[in-house]
Amino acid sequence: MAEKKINDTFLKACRGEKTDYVPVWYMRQAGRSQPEYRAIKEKYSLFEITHQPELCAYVTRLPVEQYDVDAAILYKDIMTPLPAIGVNVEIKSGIGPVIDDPIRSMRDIEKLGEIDPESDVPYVLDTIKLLTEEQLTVPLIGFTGAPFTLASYMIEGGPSRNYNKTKAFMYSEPHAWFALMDKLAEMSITYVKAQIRAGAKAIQVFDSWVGALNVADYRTFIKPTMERIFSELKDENVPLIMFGVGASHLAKEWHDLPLDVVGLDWRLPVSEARSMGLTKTLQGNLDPAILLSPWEVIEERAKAILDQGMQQDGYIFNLGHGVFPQVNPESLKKLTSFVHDYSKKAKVSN
Ligand SMILES: Cc1c2[nH]c(c1CCC(=O)O)Cc1[nH]c(c(CCC(=O)O)c1C)Cc1[nH]c(c(CCC(=O)O)c1C)Cc1[nH]c(c(C)c1CCC(=O)O)C2
Repeated sequence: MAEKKINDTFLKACRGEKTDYVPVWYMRQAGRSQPEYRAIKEKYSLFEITHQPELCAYVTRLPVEQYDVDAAILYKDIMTPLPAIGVNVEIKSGIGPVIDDPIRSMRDIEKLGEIDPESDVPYVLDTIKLLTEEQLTVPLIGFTGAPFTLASYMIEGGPSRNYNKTKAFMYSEPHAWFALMDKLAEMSITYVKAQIRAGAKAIQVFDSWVGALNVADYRTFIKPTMERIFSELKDENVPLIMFGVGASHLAKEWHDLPLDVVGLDWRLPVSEARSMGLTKTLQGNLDPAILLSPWEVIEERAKAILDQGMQQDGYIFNLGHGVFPQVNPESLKKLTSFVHDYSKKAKVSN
């Protein structure tokens, strides 16, 4: 089926091209802050929603229709592909992803299999097709968790504060660590390529927790794997976005990788990232907590970020991390419209 014509402002900004206004989307825009979604969630779990393409496409589309954002992000979790390689993950309410038989040794890593997206996660691909062939008028962002962040759940057995077990494994069994990084890189590459074949127009790699490592360890234990992932995905010709939390010290490392967009959390101002020599497209970075403030505060902070971001082409407005469940959807709607209007006026007067 012929694809619908889409608004490509977001894709242009990813590629560093001139745009009429600053494009915007929000991490975790689809889901918990939306009343329509919460009503669905009373009946179905994350797992059940993602297994029903019509329903999953509806949840993915909701924020696009309600907030007028410039990109959609597929509703699913970074854990979604893991059962395909033999990881028994359960999303526990109020806790997050939990794995009962965590990775302890090389033997556990050798047991991990490979993903065949067409047979293991057909529902993800069907949802992407439905959205991109029939429904969306903006690009769909596909995504994967990065090896460190996925490994942290697989080794800790669940969410962690300090990643002690993960680090202990990495430092004491480097051979096994790299074998695990390779398996997860392989999985991510195959999974992302299938998402692109199905219609995803950009890819975000979430290395949410890698900021727990220092720069030297990132270079030794993580960067070679990330080089491989981005190099292999580069040929797919869709923009590649990197994101992590508390990782300002790694922003330059990410910028070295063959990717298009560096995502910033709220700790590193956009102007400072530019002064550090980050010339690629930047995405971010309103502190998601600001969204719980009165509109005047939100507007003032958004304006300050836009003034920095608009200093050059290649800027995408976003939050510094995901939308909190308590956020009023009205604030997101107003914010989108503010980002669009303010940047349109500024671009015209330039
Ligand atoms: C920490 C956690 C994870 N997974 C989960 C948690 C528990 C806490 C939480 O609800 O936030 C469980 C989870 N993840 C998701 C749900 C569905 C309900 C909901 O929307 O909150 C649930 C229950 C959607 C999701 N989970 C994710 C997305 C996609 C990203 C996006 O929409 O921007 C969605 C819809 C991605 C995800 N998922 C996870 C990480 C580290 C990331 C990367 C982004 C980040 O750093 O927050 C692991």
